[in-house]
Amino acid sequence: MSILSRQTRQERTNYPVKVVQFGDGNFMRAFADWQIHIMNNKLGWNAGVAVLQNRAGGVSAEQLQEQNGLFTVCVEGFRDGQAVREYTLVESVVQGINPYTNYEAYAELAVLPDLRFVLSNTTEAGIMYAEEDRLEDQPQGSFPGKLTALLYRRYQHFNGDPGKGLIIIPCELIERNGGTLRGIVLRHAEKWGLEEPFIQWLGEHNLFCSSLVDRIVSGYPQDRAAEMEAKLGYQDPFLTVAEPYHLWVIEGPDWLRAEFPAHQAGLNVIITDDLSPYRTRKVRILNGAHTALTPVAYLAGLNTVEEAVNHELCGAFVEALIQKEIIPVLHIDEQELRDYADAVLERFRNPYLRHQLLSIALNSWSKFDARLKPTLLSFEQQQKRLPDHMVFSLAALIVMYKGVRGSEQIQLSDEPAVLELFRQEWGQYDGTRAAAGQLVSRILQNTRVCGGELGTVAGLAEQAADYVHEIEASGMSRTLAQFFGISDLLISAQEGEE
Ligand SMILES: NC(=O)c1ccc[n+]([C@@H]2O[C@H](COP(=O)([O-])OP(=O)(O)OC[C@H]3O[C@@H](n4cnc5c(N)ncnc54)[C@H](O)[C@@H]3O)[C@@H](O)[C@H]2O)c1
Ligand SMILES: O=P(O)(O)OC[C@@H](O)[C@@H](O)[C@H](O)[C@H](O)CO
Repeated sequence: MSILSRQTRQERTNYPVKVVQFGDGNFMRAFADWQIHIMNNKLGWNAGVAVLQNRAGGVSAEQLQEQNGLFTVCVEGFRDGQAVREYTLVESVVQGINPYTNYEAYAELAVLPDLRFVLSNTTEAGIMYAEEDRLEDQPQGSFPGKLTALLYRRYQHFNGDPGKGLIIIPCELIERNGGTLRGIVLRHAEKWGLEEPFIQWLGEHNLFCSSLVDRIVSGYPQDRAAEMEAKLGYQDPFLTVAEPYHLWVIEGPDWLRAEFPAHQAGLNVIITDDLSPYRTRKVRILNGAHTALTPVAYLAGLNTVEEAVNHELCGAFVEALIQKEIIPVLHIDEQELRDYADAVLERFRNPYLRHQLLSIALNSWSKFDARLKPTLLSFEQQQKRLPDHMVFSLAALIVMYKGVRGSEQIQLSDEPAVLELFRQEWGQYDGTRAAAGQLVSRILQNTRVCGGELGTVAGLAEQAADYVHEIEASGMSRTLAQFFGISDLLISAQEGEE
């Protein structure tokens, strides 16, 4: 079977580059590029995307270019209760460029007359100020450094033409991504001593929009690729599976709807003057539930989100966590939150995604900080007690970072300093309740773990240490059953049956 390439479909249009996209990962391809493909087909939006590889290592953008930017998205799951599986050969990407090996092609993008949008997803780590970046670097190491240089080149080429400014929509899951990116770009411009009229052009004729993205994209379907590719009639290393649900909330002025008319193509894109309620709802409920469920379910021997939500105890655990601990502290219409939570749990049950718990576990501590800690702190303040499910999940995460599940080593992926902290702490643990107490206290006070803030919450270390000790002594399944008040007799009977 041949690899997908543009020669296989000669009749297709080569759209002019209207969008530069920093990031060529599964998510951006199955989310932004898939939507632009639909806008091109339904509205004649006529936009080509030049996709850039974010980091020097790897060859992903070059490989995408080898298949002429073509790739397949398989949307699989339930829509209005009906099972769907839809393949789309996405044709919006017209160039895949590695700026580290093909700087010239990359630099040329800045002066393209039709260019209007910049999209990005450089993970939570990508929107940061890099002191070492210089204007003359080819290219700058950081994404904001690259963007500043690209905008400056465009400004110079078009002599500050107001009509050549860009609309920049970052998709990174950080708060106020647009404003933060804008601030860093201005900082580079000042540090590099770029002239005042450029800074004025930057501020007046370029729009930085914060945005919130929501779609579960599980990536290349390792276990089903052969079956799918046989059906498609070609091999596609960029084949990506995504759920039907998608939501893109963009904070911007009303006129943006005409420039980016995604809603007219039936896409779930909302342009609003305030995205914060959408963001809080999504990060606290969907991402919070993912992050809290992962260590509990993984240590209980499960591997995917679907297995976890369908498991009697793990499913009940995550549902109670959302309903009793996350929703009560949010200041958003309660019914709307409950409807959203139901929809999220339904999405988690999607049998086609095979969303690996271990992939969600990546950088779990920074996720706990952003997605769960705010709920924990608000709950404690409002209710003058600790949120029990969340404390249990915190304990499970501490145990998961011991790095073993039965006889298996867990492939943990986190900052080296965080991994080293847990290695040292677990190295000293002797199995006693006292040792669990000391271990948990030291971890929660360490500034690498949620800034050390959890160490100041009254009673938290004690309660978490009880769970850590219990999980270590009896295993996750038994501790979870006890958490739900299932009697020892019943647990033993169930274990006997297994
Ligand atoms: N997969 C999903 O369901 C989903 C949904 C919403 C948001 N996201 C976000 O999208 C991001 C990428 O997810 P994916 O599924 O495409 O993964 P992926 O592994 O397919 O792609 C990762 C992308 O991030 C880039 N990257 C990684 N570390 C970086 C760094 N330090 N600086 C700059 N770029 C870096 C890589 O170069 C690549 O382009 C994640 O941060 C995730 O939070 C994913
Ligand atoms: O992608 P991460 O690693 O930041 O977080 C894991 C999941 O919570 C996340 O990918 C969700 O599936 C996604 O945010 C849904 O829109």
